[in-house]
Amino acid sequence: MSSRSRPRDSIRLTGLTATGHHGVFDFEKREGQTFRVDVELTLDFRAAGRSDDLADTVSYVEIAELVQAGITGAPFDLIEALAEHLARAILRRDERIAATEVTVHKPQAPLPQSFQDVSVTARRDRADLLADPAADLAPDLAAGQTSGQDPAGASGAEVAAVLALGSNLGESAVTLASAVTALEGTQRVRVLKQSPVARTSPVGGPADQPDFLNQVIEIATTLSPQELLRRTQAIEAEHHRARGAENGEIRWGPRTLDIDIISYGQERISSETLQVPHPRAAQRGFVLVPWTWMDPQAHLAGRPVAELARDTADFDTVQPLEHAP
Ligand SMILES: Nc1ncnc2c1ncn2[C@@H]1O[C@H](COP(=O)(O)OP(=O)(O)OP(=O)(O)O)[C@@H](O)[C@H]1O
Ligand SMILES: Nc1nc2c(c(=O)[nH]1)N=C(CO)CN2
Repeated sequence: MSSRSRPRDSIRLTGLTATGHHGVFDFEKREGQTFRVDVELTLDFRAAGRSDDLADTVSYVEIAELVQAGITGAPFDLIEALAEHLARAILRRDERIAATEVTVHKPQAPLPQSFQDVSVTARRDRADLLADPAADLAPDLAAGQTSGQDPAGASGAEVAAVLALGSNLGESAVTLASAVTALEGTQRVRVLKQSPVARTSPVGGPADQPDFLNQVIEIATTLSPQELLRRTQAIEAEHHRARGAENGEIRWGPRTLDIDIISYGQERISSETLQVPHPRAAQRGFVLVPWTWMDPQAHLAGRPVAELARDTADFDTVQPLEHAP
């Protein structure tokens, strides 16, 4: 019967607004502007209608988070590409979503004429996902700038990744805990281990900045490296991380939240937006010491992390938070 085979219900989320850096021009990437997204999900929510149970439908909260992460994440040149990315990410999020319509509005597009809005709409269903899997790649991966494959994206298998978190502005302990909670709440991410929080002296950047709190976590994820970077950058943005000199960011200066991808399985990635293993991790006591607390046997690019940690210049400054003066 057609009512069984063709979902006819919909969930609509309209007017989700955030600042993104998408655009063809350099100044658009640098300065950012407002993007607004409307989403319609086509699905069958008869079960939820009867049970009144969230587990029987798709939570619009998750869809909103995903859209926000897409808007604030790594920039695309075209709003078509952002719409495509969002539509595919939505379909991948939950297989009960049969189809989706995503409209991306760019009301501040750089046009000399007076105008109200410019928008594009992507209408995608599950058949589109299967037909063109390469389109799932994020901007720089699609451009073929990585040295490696996209292992999770390709096989769906979980990959273990190590993330390093740092904060020295605001309520840093609360921020780190909140960032870990955000990762725990991320679909396709499982937080496996957390190091104790360390107090560390700043390495690089202005000499007069406050001490950092640092933490290392291990996750298992089926997100691709670029998807993981988008998610970690969205979490940074949610915690008011300023990006870019025009927003007052100083290289290696004070920040509310920094999340670095230290390793992603055994992958070696060298793209414009992502280098893995993180190129400076092996010299950073503030990363390696908490990592050894969490996992004394850990290795980074074939070398024991405990050994690397002892050779770092900031080794002695790294103290467990509860024992710090
Ligand atoms: N492994 C990685 N993890 C996180 N960001 C990365 C990584 N490799 C490259 N990047 C890129 O680095 C850019 C700058 O990141 P960020 O501002 O966090 O650097 P930083 O923390 O100031 O310095 P550092 O990279 O030395 O820790 C990001 O926009 C991101 O695209
Ligand atoms: N102690 C410490 N120093 C830093 C840190 C950090 O997290 N902790 N992050 C930096 C850039 O990401 C630069 N310097």
